[in-house]
Amino acid sequence: MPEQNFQTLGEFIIDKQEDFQYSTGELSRLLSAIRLASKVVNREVNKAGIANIIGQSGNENIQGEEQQKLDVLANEIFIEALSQREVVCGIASEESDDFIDVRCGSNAHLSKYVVLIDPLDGSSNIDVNVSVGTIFSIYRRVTEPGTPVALEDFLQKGVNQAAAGYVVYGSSTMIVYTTGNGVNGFTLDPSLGTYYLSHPNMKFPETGKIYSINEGNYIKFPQGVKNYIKYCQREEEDRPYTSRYIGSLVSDFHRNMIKGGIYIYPSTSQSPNGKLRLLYECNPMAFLAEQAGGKCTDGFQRILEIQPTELHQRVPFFCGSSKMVMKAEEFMQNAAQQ
Ligand SMILES: O=P(O)(O)OC[C@H]1O[C@](O)(COP(=O)(O)O)[C@@H](O)[C@@H]1O
Ligand SMILES: [Mg+2]
Ligand SMILES: [Mg+2]
Repeated sequence: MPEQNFQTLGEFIIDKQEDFQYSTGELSRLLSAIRLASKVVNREVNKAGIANIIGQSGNENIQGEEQQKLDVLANEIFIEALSQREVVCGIASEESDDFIDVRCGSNAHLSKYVVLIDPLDGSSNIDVNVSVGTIFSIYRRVTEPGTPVALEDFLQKGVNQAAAGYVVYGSSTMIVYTTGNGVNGFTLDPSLGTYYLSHPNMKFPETGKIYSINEGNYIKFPQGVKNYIKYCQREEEDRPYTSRYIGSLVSDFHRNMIKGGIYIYPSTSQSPNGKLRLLYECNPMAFLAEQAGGKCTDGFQRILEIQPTELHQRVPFFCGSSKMVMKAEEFMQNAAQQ
């Protein structure tokens, strides 16, 4: 047992049920299913090198990306854990072309929740033993319980999220999530297979000295982003900032939330909407960021206010310490007025 008396994730989930007046325990069971699936994926990630789950699967996902074997495996593990427990009526995944209408016996549709997942985030880092993650976003359905789940249940604005979070499979494995009452982080004790509350009430520092962006794409960036990068690198006031880019959104976000910083995946001349997926990556991270006092926009508009129109749409993403995101927006707006 840990020396200090840390609360377990299971205890925390039950305790927090009281936050919701008419709680039925459904969200708690759903979060517990995610907790279980994360442990299974964690086991696979930890032994990836010796378990023949390194490398490409040979298939391409609907985003046109080569699917890694671990993308496919993590997707299967989460879909199975959620479907078998009748805690959701629908699942949408970055790795699945269409949403899944969950039918387990006859009760499936009675659930009021749909889940959207990025089962394995940071896929390009799997084979090189650099930290990767899982991202999840939970909504109450808008269609009638008992009827088949529909596209509109998934195409909801981020402000409607009931809960969101991520798992980071790094030097330690953590789950970080919010149900709209702040952000809490839990560390897995692998010897017991139990998550403990290690990071209560996480807060984004208002500002920081870290900027995270793939500068290899510099020439393709909008002028506003180029100007902001130059601003970060100038020797003035508390600058230059430090450049840190892991290439796993979850890990870059996690570091910036603890130390203060900004992560940017902007549009480029080739992809006018950038790379990151609104439903599986940007909305859940934006909900967490705002719940932790940070800020998240597409350079102009609040991410959580964007009305989704497609399951796999992408948006430019500026996320992190509020003052740094506001400064980056200033550069975007100034450049847009030129
Ligand atoms: O290699 P790039 O173009 O900088 O992209 C890295 C970004 O793409 C992602 O890997 C996209 O996520 P997936 O791995 O889930 O597709 C982010 O985690 C990361 O921040
Ligand atoms: Mg991702
Ligand atoms: Mg992914």
